[in-house]
Amino acid sequence: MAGQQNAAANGARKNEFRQLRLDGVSRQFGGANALDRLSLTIERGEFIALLGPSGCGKSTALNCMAGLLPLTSGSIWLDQQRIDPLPPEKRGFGMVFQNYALFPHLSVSRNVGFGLKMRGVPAAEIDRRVAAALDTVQLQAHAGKLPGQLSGGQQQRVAIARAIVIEPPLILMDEPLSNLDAKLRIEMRSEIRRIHRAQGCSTVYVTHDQDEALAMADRVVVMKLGVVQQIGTPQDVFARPAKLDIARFMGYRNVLPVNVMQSDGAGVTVEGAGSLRLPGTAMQALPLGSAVAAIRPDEIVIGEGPNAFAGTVETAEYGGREWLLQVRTVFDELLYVRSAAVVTPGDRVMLSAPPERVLVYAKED
Ligand SMILES: Nc1ncnc2c1ncn2[C@@H]1O[C@H](COP(=O)(O)OP(=O)(O)OP(=O)(O)O)[C@@H](O)[C@H]1O
Repeated sequence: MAGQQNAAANGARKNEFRQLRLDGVSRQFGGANALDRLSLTIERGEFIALLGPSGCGKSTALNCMAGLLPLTSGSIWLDQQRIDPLPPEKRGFGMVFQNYALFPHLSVSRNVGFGLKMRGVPAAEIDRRVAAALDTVQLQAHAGKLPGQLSGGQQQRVAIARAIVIEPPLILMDEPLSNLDAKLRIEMRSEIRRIHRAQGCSTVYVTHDQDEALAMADRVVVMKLGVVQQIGTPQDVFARPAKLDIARFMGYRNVLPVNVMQSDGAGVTVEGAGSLRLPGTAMQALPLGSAVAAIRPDEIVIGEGPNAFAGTVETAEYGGREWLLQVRTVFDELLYVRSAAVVTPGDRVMLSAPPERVLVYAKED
């Protein structure tokens, strides 16, 4: 109890807040907007992923939340308290970076306890909290080792322990897994989710990897050129990208120029090259005429069915559990198609796609 009071007095907040609110947060560099009017409310306990290609402003957004970058305009609120004028240490958020940023000459325990020591937390309290944090990240057995004696994944867990030991209301993570190999990255995803749940705090997680964002987040914020494009659950962003750009980013590899022939609210019929006719779903208000249809390779079905059309397999690339095919349709479109069945170049196949998975967007400028 005394320790908790001490920790609170030294800026280590318990996880007590309802909302973190960003209100029109912008940041410019040399007159150019790296982040343009980001408004976002993060509820306590939420896991938010900031997703987008390199340079879209994800790290800038995170650094503004952390207090590492002053805002050009806008404000940040923790419940009723305006926090954007506060320096990072007064915000009391935990941070985890791509490069771990551990002290190489300090043991795992001392790395984890460093922030508490800086805050003047008594030694016995530090020992107790460091042990609990190492327990959470399952590194108790490595407490006395130096970072150089640990694997990449273990070092990143030390960095996470160091972030959670201060009991922050919010943990900010900037591409924390990008230095790890593919297998470890996938293991660490669930590890970070588990730690997030165990802590009950909120997490903002920056990544350019859509699989990571979809697997980990409660809500995904898709960004491009400093501007939020869509905020939604992983299911929303995956199945209903709000814009063609987002669809491309989410793996809708087949993007076909089409003409909208008929429109009935969300249901549209489009005509592609040759006389390919496809029923689809309008993702935005669409006039009759030029538009674009986006279809994921795994949503094209091989086999006879309504609206099926023929094609010839040009290439078949083995991907472990399935094949990635390039199929030249009778209308001379080249489509990417995933197939669980063995198909070889030269095979003739029938293709179709369910209308709700043929997403139709306005033509790009
Ligand atoms: N210190 C800086 N000085 C000038 N420009 C900057 C600075 N930091 C970022 N930028 C610019 O702001 C834009 C957004 O950068 P930011 O690092 O936020 O993108 P990001 O989405 O995190 O990219 P990455 O995934 O490559 O880290 C980029 O155009 C970048 O060049």
